[in-house]
Amino acid sequence: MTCQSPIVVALDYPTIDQATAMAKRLDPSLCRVKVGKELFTKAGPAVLDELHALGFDVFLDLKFHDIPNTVANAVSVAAKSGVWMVNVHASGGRRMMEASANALAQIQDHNTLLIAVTVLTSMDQTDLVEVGIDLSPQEHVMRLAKLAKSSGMDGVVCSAQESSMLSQNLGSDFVLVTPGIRPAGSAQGDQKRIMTPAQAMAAGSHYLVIGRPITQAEDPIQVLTSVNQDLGVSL
Ligand SMILES: O=C(O)c1cc(=O)[nH]c(=O)n1[C@@H]1O[C@H](COP(=O)(O)O)[C@@H](O)[C@H]1O
Repeated sequence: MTCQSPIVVALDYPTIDQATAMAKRLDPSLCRVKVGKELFTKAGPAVLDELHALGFDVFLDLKFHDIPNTVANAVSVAAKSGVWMVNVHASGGRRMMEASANALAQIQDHNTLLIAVTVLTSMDQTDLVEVGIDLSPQEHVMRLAKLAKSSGMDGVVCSAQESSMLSQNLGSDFVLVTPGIRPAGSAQGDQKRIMTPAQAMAAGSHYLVIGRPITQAEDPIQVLTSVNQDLGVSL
């Protein structure tokens, strides 16, 4: 069954047991899930198998950034493990992204989405200046997203604050995956460029990555259900 919800819950846990315990409190018809660096480094591919067995589409968020051959091979292995989405850093450049897209194209019947990270949602103008980029976050996101599209990516990870700009300039079918989502009243934490779920969808986001506001809630399924309801997702 295809999940109708745009929500992707970030399972940022240090062990497979904690991650699967949270997944069992969720519901694959109400959300997809994301496995990131902490969990994958500890648990390895077994966690993907467990989450697939529970019925979830899995976003493998390892943000690959290396030479083209290395990243293309890593993306290929990820797709063969059956993940729904995998990502690379757009700042790895055109040749890295093209090699990754070509590697995916060689896998028969794959339907893994290949997404490029633009500017992390934890970064603002000051952070960019420190790494030598004299553009606003919006300008740098635009530049990287155009590069990602012309390098064969299915979409980008960006802040929802950039979604309407990207949707207008790159077309509404270029997939926009937006973390830094904060339902009204939840803590901002280390995120800097944030939006509420409803604002993000109105701006043109396709998928909303939400971690702590759901996973650290007393009743995660209640928060998930209520965000879905606010967004008008038929449950
Ligand atoms: O690629 C990502 O998923 C990602 C990109 C980005 O720019 N910002 C960002 O927060 N993320 C991830 O999205 C999740 C956000 O989690 P919360 O801040 O707890 O909602 C974390 O797992 C991050 O690793």
